Amino acid sequence: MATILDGKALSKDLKIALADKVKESGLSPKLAVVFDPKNDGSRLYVGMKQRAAAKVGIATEDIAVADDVTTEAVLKIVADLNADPSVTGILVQAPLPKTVNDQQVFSAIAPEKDVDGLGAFNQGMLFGDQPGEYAVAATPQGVMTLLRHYDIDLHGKKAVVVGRSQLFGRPMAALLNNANATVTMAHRYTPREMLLDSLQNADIVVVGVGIANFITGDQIKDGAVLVDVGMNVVDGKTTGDIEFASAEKKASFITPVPGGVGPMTIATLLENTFAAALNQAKSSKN
Ligand SMILES: Nc1nc2c(c(=O)[nH]1)N[C@@H](CN(C=O)c1ccc(C(=O)N[C@@H](CCC(=O)O)C(=O)O)cc1)CN2
Repeated sequence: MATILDGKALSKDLKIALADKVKESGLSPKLAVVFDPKNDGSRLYVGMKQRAAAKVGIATEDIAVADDVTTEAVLKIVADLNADPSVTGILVQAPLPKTVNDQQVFSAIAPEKDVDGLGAFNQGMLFGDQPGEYAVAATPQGVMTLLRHYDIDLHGKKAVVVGRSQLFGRPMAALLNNANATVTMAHRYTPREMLLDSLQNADIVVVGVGIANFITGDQIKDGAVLVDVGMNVVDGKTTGDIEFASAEKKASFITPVPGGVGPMTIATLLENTFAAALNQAKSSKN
């Protein structure tokens, strides 16, 4: 039976430690959240982020956009937030309405306020494995923190990342690569046989495709580490992309859904937000 990678418990501890750090710093971090209020998921996740932020001492301001908003209008909102010294972090909750080019908006956020690390500058730092302080997307960074907490060795291991989104797959593969794993990426155009072949040999599998039970226990190697980034609702129940019942019998470690990667995403965003406020305070002193 696999050990559960308990993101819920770890995120709770991280948030308690963060609340102390925020208090000790004497800073007043403020996170501006731009989102589409007509998107049910965005409303839910923004609400979760705001409540968690309040608990650790981070103020939030939410900016709801209309469903026919243009990219130019959102770029103007971001430019105003960049120029506002009271705002130390900016988060653009994806997806924005279809009328908006999300990536163009992410890249317009000032790199030092880009707490989700989704802009071109911060992504470039990650993909170049550059030293220094920069934000990395909260979901893959949260996965790395979880793996580190359970002492899971990545060096020289074979990792498969299923999914190639900006929010998850691409930065996840870069982080694993930077940690000296050998990384294979699979996506919707990867032939099924090729994916199954990669899974059979993988020490670590990280999946985020949004298809319930996409990966089952019989497809993975004995003792593999399984990380489920999927979030699906089946018969009113939240479930991941991995068929938990069959997979936990073969894996050495596995994340549950809910209670695995999701809470780590929120805790990591808050950590990134505090780090951004701290860095801005330090550079304003210099
Ligand atoms: N700008 C961003 N947009 C989006 C991101 C992101 O990191 N940055 N991620 C996703 C969704 N997301 C955060 O925004 C997120 C998803 C899920 C959870 C979570 O804690 N889920 C719970 C279960 C909740 C439920 O039962 O419905 C869990 O896994 O335990 C947190 C954050 C999209 N957009």
